[in-house]
Amino acid sequence: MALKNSSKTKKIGVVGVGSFGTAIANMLAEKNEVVVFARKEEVVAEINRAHTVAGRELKATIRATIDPSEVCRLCDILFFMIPSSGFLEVVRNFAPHLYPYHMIIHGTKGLALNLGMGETLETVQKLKRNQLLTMSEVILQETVAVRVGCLAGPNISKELILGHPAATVIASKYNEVILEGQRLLRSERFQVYGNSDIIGVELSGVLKNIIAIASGALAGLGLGENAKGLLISRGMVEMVHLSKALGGSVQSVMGLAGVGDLVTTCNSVDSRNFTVGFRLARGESLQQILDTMDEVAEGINTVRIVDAFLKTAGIRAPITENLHRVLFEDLSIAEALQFLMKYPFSVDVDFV
Ligand SMILES: NC(=O)C1=CN([C@@H]2O[C@H](COP(=O)(O)OP(=O)(O)OC[C@H]3O[C@@H](n4cnc5c(N)ncnc54)[C@H](OP(=O)(O)O)[C@@H]3O)[C@@H](O)[C@H]2O)C=CC1
Ligand SMILES: O=C(CO)COP(=O)(O)O
Repeated sequence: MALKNSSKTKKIGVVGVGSFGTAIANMLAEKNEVVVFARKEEVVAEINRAHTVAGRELKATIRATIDPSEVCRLCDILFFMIPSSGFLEVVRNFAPHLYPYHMIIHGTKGLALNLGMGETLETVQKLKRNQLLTMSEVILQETVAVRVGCLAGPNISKELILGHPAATVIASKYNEVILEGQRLLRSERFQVYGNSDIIGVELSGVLKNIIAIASGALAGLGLGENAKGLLISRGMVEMVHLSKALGGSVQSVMGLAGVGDLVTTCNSVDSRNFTVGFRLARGESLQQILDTMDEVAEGINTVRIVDAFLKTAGIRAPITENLHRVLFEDLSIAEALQFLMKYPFSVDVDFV
């Protein structure tokens, strides 16, 4: 049944109702009428009938649809909450229905490839900057939307759903996107900061996942808090250099979406990326972990993409490079750790 736009005020669209999409849809629904998009008929039916999705509750006022054109007609502002692996497909499904007046804010902490026909990461092996895309770049490349933003910060879905205090960053080149994001999401429990460096904020959320996998591995080995402090501080330095090489600012990495999310994700057993590292350290193979995880851990694919970028970037990122060898070659975590402990870092902070 088609949804009616009965009120004069437009609804807010949320595209994707996984863990994070559900949490954000519920927060938006505190102050706004919300329509969510899901790709499966049975998920749409469950939301409209029982107000649940995969065991998670959605506010009763939230309506679901499988039709991108309906979402775009009912809503001027869309929140895309889709993992990077499905992002391009979803954006292409929405593209014919989008107009320049639409605002799109995404929450995806992953990267996409921008390769020629028939090329894959395996065939290309080395990536230049223009061969990888942040999600805002995907949106700008594939649609007529102009006012694009991202949402990133320490936002573990489970904690948001419990209503624990938290904050996020909305980043966009357009101040109106930041202001709209703040107006829609800000509450007594949720603070929303603005940042005009959208690439830096996106990259912060993407790159911290690499360090979170490594942090999970340290925890899995039972190596304690000194080692974690070492990893987080060196991880932050690595994030700064990578972000700069990819077009982000140092300031963004120092903020909530960078250091804030880095600390949270490196310490949370509810983080999928942390969990991947933990399980690896406890002896499971990457394949075993992937076969038994039903949610996305973006950091795995990010390590592949960033490692390929490092081959052309002229910078070293030893944590990422060693994690790549652990995940995709046959380096053990103990060997990677030994290598990193001997690595000739000499300057503590070399980017200010
Ligand atoms: N969970 C968290 O705490 C946070 C997550 N993020 C980021 O948000 C993004 C989404 O994460 P999260 O919600 O946790 O992921 P989940 O794995 O929980 O959910 C992903 C959602 O995207 C949908 N989806 C995937 N591919 C497609 C596609 N091709 N077409 C249509 N729908 C698709 C899935 O639908 P279906 O069920 O049909 O497969 C599902 O609803 C990630 O990039 C993550 O890093 C950011 C902050 C916090
Ligand atoms: O980014 C997140 C919290 O800010 C979620 O982390 P995970 O994807 O590792 O669960």
